Amino acid sequence: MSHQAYTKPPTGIWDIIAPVKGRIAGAIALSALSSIAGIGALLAIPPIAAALLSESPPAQIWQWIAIALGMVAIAFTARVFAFHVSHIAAFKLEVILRTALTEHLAQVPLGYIITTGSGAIKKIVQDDVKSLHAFVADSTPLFGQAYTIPVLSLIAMFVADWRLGLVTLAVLPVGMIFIRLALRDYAEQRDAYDRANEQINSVIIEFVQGMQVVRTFDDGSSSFARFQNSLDAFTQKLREWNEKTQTSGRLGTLLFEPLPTLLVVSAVGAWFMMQGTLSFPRLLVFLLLAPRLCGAFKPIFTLSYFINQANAGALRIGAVLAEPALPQSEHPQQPANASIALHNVTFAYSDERPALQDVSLDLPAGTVTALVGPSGAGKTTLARLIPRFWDVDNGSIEIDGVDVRQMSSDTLMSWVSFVFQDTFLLHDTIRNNIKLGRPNATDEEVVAAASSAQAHEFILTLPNGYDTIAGERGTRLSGGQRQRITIARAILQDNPIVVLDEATAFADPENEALIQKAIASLTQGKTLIVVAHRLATIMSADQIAVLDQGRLVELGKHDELLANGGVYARLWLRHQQAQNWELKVRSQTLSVKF
Ligand SMILES: Nc1ncnc2c1ncn2[C@@H]1O[C@H](COP(=O)(O)OP(=O)(O)OP(=O)(O)O)[C@@H](O)[C@H]1O
Repeated sequence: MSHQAYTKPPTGIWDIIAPVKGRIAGAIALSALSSIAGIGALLAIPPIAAALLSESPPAQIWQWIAIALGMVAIAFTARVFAFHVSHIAAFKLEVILRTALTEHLAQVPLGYIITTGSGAIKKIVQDDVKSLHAFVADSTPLFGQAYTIPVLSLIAMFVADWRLGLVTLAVLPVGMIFIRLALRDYAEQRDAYDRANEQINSVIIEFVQGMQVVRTFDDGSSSFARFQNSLDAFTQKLREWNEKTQTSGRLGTLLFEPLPTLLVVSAVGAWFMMQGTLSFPRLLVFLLLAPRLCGAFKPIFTLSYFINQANAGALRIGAVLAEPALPQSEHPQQPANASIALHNVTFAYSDERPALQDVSLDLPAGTVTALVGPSGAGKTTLARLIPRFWDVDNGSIEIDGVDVRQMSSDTLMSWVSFVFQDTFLLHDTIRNNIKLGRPNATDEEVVAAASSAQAHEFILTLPNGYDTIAGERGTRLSGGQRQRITIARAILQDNPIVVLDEATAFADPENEALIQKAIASLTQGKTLIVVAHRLATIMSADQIAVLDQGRLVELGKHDELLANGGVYARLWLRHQQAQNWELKVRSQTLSVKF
């Protein structure tokens, strides 16, 4: 937790809005004042009516009219200010939350961001913050009126005529009972509804994402049927819930409409008047206040909905802020050369089996080390531990004898570049995306880096060249093009160590050749550690580290390892069979074509 707005991670909605609680209290107070003045204005009407009905209206009538008008003005002004203050509080909170989140996300291990997923994080930073903004801006003033109006109205009614007060009060519990009935096992029903909803969402995502694969096997009808089934289940759940609650729910809400209360109050009030025990101005108090009283209960129900929604967002934001930051050294050190050493490195993602176990490996400066091994062996994990995506659980990783944990983040980032398969481009110009590697680079340097990365030519064909916004409609870049831009970024960075995750699949051989060329210029003279999938990289590597189930099982050059006849030799054989198979398929495709 870094941001001073919170001394500890917030654990719910009231915690999270604490930095703006003064303003929120102000908005609630202003809204309560507005409600009080509104009721005051209504209470000035019966004496005015009484004066008008009398034979000779007294001069005081003007006083009452002035009081009513004054109250209306106060009510209106206070209400406008209440929302003004709550909107300012909402904007302040939004800034505080976004700053706290981005500052904190810059300090948590990069691995946390990868594991959580940038989509989920974006949803928290954008949507959850927005829902809290909406809650503070639009809902907090309602608290002021939700409690003031019912209490004041009932007091005024009981003062005017306690019998009619009791009658009015009697209508409300009946409404409450119906609403309670409607909301019985609400939590359970809501859970079932949410589950059905989630099921639909995941099926839709699967349906859309898997479309390409699914359509290869059928026309999409079987996966559409899965979507249809989830939709049916969802509709069924909704129908059941609705049937169970609709009668009592409707009766309940009806009783909170002004009309039923007004009807009861008018009937009983008229009877009291005929008996001579109630005056018309006093009845008027009821006729004016009853609709306000009923209307005031509605926000209480909607407020609980908004609170639940905002609370869910607040919990997610709190969870991000509670994620421990990557520890920083108090006395950061600088390495002098780009040699890397792993000493007995053990690392586990969770309490399960470690992804890496007791791995020791030396990577002399300026050499190429290829990481190979079966799927899940720990290659990517090892590559990501060097730029500190996570910290090792045991052992250490050193650059020129300096533990990476003893280097400042800036120093580490100026020593290690990484190019991974899931390339990331900002919603910004291509130029700025490349410049991310070195923000003060000149345009010539950007072009030179793009040229070495084999990206210059295709960038010039884009609508605005280097000023084209990446990812904008009409400028969709292919996977290979995106990767070449991230390679240009790394070339510009010109760091002595490059960690590279080779792409497993290329869309076309031309792209593959270009990317290989780009990588060759990036890695020249550097210490390169590469999660290798290509024959060329593996064969020419200075050393090949073979991982299996998180352990380093073999280490050596290509020929030595082949001669050993171990894991590497088996992998190599399978690799070659796959290559031959690929060649066969390609030539068959060709023969079909011709
Ligand atoms: N973010 C993560 N959270 C939890 N477990 C993970 C995570 N990433 C990888 N793992 C697990 O750690 C182990 C090693 O995975 P890793 O991705 O390093 O293997 P790999 O050799 O690179 O595999 P591949 O060649 O398939 O990419 C696997 O058991 C994997 O399931």
